[in-house]
Amino acid sequence: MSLSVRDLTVHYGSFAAVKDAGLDIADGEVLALLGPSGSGKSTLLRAITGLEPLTSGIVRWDGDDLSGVPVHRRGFGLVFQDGQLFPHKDVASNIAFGLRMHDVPRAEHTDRVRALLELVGLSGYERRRVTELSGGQAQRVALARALAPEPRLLLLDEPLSGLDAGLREQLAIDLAALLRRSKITALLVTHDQEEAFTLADRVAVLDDGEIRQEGAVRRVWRQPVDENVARFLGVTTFVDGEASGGVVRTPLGEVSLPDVEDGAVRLGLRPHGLRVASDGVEGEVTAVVHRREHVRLVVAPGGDPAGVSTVDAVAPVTADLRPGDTVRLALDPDGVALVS
Ligand SMILES: Nc1ncnc2c1ncn2[C@@H]1O[C@H](COP(=O)(O)OP(=O)(O)OP(=O)(O)O)[C@@H](O)[C@H]1O
Repeated sequence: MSLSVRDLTVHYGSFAAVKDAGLDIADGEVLALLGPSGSGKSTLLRAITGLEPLTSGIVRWDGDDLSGVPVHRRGFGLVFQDGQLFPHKDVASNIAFGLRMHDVPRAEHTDRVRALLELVGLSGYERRRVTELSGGQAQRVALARALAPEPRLLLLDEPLSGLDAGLREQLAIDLAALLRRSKITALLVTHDQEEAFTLADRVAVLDDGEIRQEGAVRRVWRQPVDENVARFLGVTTFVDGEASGGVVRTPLGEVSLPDVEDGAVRLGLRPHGLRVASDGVEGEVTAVVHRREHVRLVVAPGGDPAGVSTVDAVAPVTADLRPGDTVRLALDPDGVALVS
């Protein structure tokens, strides 16, 4: 039970929106397609579903070529950003639509709808009109409808992006638990790294129609293949260093990275890769922004040690810092990536 995509190219006129994409999704695995707006994520997902004609390439399920198989015969479940529920039907009828489309006997509908509503955390909502649901509830119903016929692959295109930030974070956690619990194979499109990392086992990073990197979430996060991927994954400062015995020495201080090989390395620092500390490189605070979990700083290190005039850093929310203050910064391995 696996999806395999090879050399997939999609043109809109003469413009190539997806170029030679290849990916595999194994049984029970969740893969996220991650990339900036316009990078080709939705086009690739739509091409896999059969909604977008391929210019070239092949999509296979369990080795079978799907090119002659229409969308509704592929056994895939789809969830889009705005759910696309039927506004004149209640919750149960929306979910049962998925069952009717796949010839599930009517006598089984009530029990299946009840079980699906329980799965998405909406027990008892059968008779609720969909126009009376919150955005998060509507997306849960859309998910239940897509899951109703037990699809062999679930495809989710920015399923949470219409929701406000707090709800989105919670729903991402719930959805991750649901996908794991039901062991469903899924492909998720998102431009949000946190969402991708919460939900997926593996990620494929797209840029300009090409898959730049593909791999386990942790590996892609810790070892982006190049500076563009690193920047997209939140790296704001690059610094060269020398590794020896699992410790990397850089002009911005040293950091312990146990699996790094000895020799020259290039590090990518996310803002929390540099923290205000009692010891470390000295610099002057030039900007302060309060965030929920920390204070984000821009700091001008004295003497331009890394060949950069300013670096991003973080301080605890309790820190009372202002532009003009002097701070010391230490490297934190949690915010450090190894750029190949
Ligand atoms: N129907 C279409 N006709 C022509 N060009 C299109 C069409 N659909 C998408 N494109 C173009 O193809 C490129 C990829 O679009 P796509 O929607 O796949 O990107 P995306 O990564 O999903 O973006 P977003 O995150 O903004 O949804 C973009 O440059 C877009 O303008």
